[in-house]
Amino acid sequence: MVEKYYDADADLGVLAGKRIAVIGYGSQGRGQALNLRDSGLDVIVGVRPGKSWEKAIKDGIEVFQVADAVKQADVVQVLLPDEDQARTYLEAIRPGLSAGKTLMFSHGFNIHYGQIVPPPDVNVVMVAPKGPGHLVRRLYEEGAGVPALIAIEQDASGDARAVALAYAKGIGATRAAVFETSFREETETDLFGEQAVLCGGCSALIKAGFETLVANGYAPEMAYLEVCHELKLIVDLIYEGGLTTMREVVSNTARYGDLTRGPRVIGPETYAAMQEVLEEIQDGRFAKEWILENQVNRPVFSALTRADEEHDLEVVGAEIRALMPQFKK
Ligand SMILES: NC(=O)C1=CN([C@@H]2O[C@H](COP(=O)(O)OP(=O)(O)OC[C@H]3O[C@@H](n4cnc5c(N)ncnc54)[C@H](OP(=O)(O)O)[C@@H]3O)[C@@H](O)[C@H]2O)C=CC1
Ligand SMILES: CC[C@](O)(C(C)=O)C(=O)O
Ligand SMILES: [Mg+2]
Ligand SMILES: [Mg+2]
Repeated sequence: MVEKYYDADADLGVLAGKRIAVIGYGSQGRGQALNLRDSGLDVIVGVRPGKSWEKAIKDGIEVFQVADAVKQADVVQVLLPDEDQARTYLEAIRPGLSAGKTLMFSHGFNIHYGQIVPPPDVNVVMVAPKGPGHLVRRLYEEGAGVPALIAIEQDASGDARAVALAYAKGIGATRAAVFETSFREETETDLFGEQAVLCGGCSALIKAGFETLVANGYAPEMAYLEVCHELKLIVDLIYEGGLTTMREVVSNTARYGDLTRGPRVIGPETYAAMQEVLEEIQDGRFAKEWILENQVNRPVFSALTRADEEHDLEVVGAEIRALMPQFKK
């Protein structure tokens, strides 16, 4: 059974008198830094001058260049994009690390695939929220928390787990639950989840449903409302009580269609594709492809992103959301 931790298992006092540098102030950086500050911890941000730098100042957080933040910190949480971490680590993080400091990540990509190799005398840990950064912040403000994973890769100081748990408490994760894993397991399951189900699988399923309805002469607006807008409402039910709760709430007609047609849509071919996607993650092929893609300025990433941004689903979706007051910013 996986080890689980809650508020009572974590002591914020472990971080008393310690300075935390959150490197990067994007989705996770902002959410985590603000929660740590509101939990009474000493937190600074390390980032380059630009949009994020200005945002941190506006939020009232002290900001430094990455190297300067690392030098003065006891705990360094690396929340840069995965593809930028190795270069910034060599240039600005590695020089400021010394014995007993804690190097932290929210995703294991660079450690697991050997892009960052820390010195043996620092702690290397992970505190990885299982949710987007803006929810890490929003749920904390509501008195709740996003669950997180912790992992200990190197325990140089002997208290690496206590440091990781205190940090997890600081961002509000122990209010929900914190599960212990390894860098390998987090990296492989996270990549698989986002590729096969959460982002990749879900986007492909929505596009396939939308395109099928439109190709058969139905109005794009009807197709969007059915396969995209309503999806959130159904996923909320699954989030709250699993497939069982969702099936209790939808009509019996929907439930019968779900049970008999769903497995025809996601059949043996999808299982085989998922297995292939997982194996590419496990043997490093996906990591190599993504690292090389970045070295040539991301041509595939840019072309595919543009094509999907121009897809009718996105055009119609934007028009429909503009008609509903709840989507007005
Ligand atoms: N997004 C999420 O919700 C989740 C992310 N993670 C992990 O968290 C980590 C951070 O991801 P995410 O929050 O999405 O990242 P974002 O892209 O949202 O933010 C990255 C931040 O790093 C800054 N940055 C980028 N390059 C540099 C550089 N060379 N020097 C200094 N600062 C730089 C950016 O600033 P600027 O404005 O200057 O570009 C920005 O503040 C990743 O490891 C990711 O896998 C884990 C769980 C969920
Ligand atoms: C699902 C995408 C994610 O893994 C996340 C928000 O957890 C990410 O890398 O952003
Ligand atoms: Mg994830
Ligand atoms: Mg991820």
